[in-house]
Amino acid sequence: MISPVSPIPRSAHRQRPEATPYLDLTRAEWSALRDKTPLPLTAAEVERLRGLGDVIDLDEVRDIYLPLSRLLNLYVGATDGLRGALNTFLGEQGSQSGTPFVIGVAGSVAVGKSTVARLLRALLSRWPEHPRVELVTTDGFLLPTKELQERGLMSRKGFPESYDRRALTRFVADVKAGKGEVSAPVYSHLIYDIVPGERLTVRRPDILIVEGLNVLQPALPGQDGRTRVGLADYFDFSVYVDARTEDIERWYLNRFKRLRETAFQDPSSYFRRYTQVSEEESLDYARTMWRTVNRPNLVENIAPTRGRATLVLRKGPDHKVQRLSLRKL
Ligand SMILES: Nc1ncnc2c1ncn2[C@@H]1O[C@H](COP(=O)(O)OP(=O)(O)O)[C@@H](O)[C@H]1O
Ligand SMILES: CC(C)(COP(=O)(O)O)[C@@H](O)C(=O)NCCC(=O)O
Repeated sequence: MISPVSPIPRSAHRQRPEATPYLDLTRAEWSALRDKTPLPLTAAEVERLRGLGDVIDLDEVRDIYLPLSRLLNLYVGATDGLRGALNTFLGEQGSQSGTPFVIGVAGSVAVGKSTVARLLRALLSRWPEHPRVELVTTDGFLLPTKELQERGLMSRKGFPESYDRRALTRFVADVKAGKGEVSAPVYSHLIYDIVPGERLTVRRPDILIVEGLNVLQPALPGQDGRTRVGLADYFDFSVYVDARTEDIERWYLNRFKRLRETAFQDPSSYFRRYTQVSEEESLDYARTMWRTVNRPNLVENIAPTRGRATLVLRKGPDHKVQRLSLRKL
């Protein structure tokens, strides 16, 4: 006998959680997905990849970054399969070979994006299917200081308008199109400017990692009002490195303190003046930079792009990843 279907009470409809394209995982649930992926790095290698102030050890690599390396290896294989299907369909006409897999790494200033990007580069290059992994940071596409000054953008450094976004998108489009050699300008934290005449050349990698504050920004509309193809449209996978704003501020200030004792001591450092004043005075400057530049940029421009990432890594106050959200739909 078929039992009568009891209607769902109206209140239950209201309580149903909002549909989300993400699967939320705890650290333990995620780390169990590593399967048999071997750990290819030594503690010394991890130490070399670690950014100033970042806390990362072999446990973190094993629990967080090995499962990610395994997932990305599966994605690269599946994307190659899709490319094969497209080439079969297109035949001679438009088939494309040597298309690299492109990964975007986004997040605030001082959240530790560069450590994540360097670790991914090291781990992904150990897979025999894709040994050639290149890493490009978007700071190379910041407008040179002279131009930022002319446009009144010196206090907007890191905001979307402080970059040559067309050149950045063109760079990634060219690498993705399989061009033999594509080059990018190079930024130096030491001189706080683009290095005149220096270029970083990328030669047909298997994987390209693009790391920067604004990599998930949507494209600007063209002059005719039509949407252009944006940088993120070239990504096959993207990671957003997330943490509480208060924790990131603390990491930023601690890093500034440590840079004051190290990199800023260099006579050619743009920040050398902060070694000549008291620590408290120099920290006042760093606090102002955080409050007037980096925090507003995080709140207005960077954090709103989190929902476009394929994977969100949520760090705790100690830099260790506590929770992850993976796009499943
Ligand atoms: N003023 C500076 N002088 C030297 N190195 C710096 C300076 N500011 C940032 N860095 C280094 O540049 C890298 C990128 O920093 P940032 O853009 O804040 O991204 P993240 O901390 O997310 O990696 C980090 O490795 C950081 O230690
Ligand atoms: C160079 C940066 C804009 C980050 O560049 P990215 O590679 O993320 O595009 C940033 O690290 C920076 O220097 N911001 C300016 C404000 C400050 O000095 O803290």
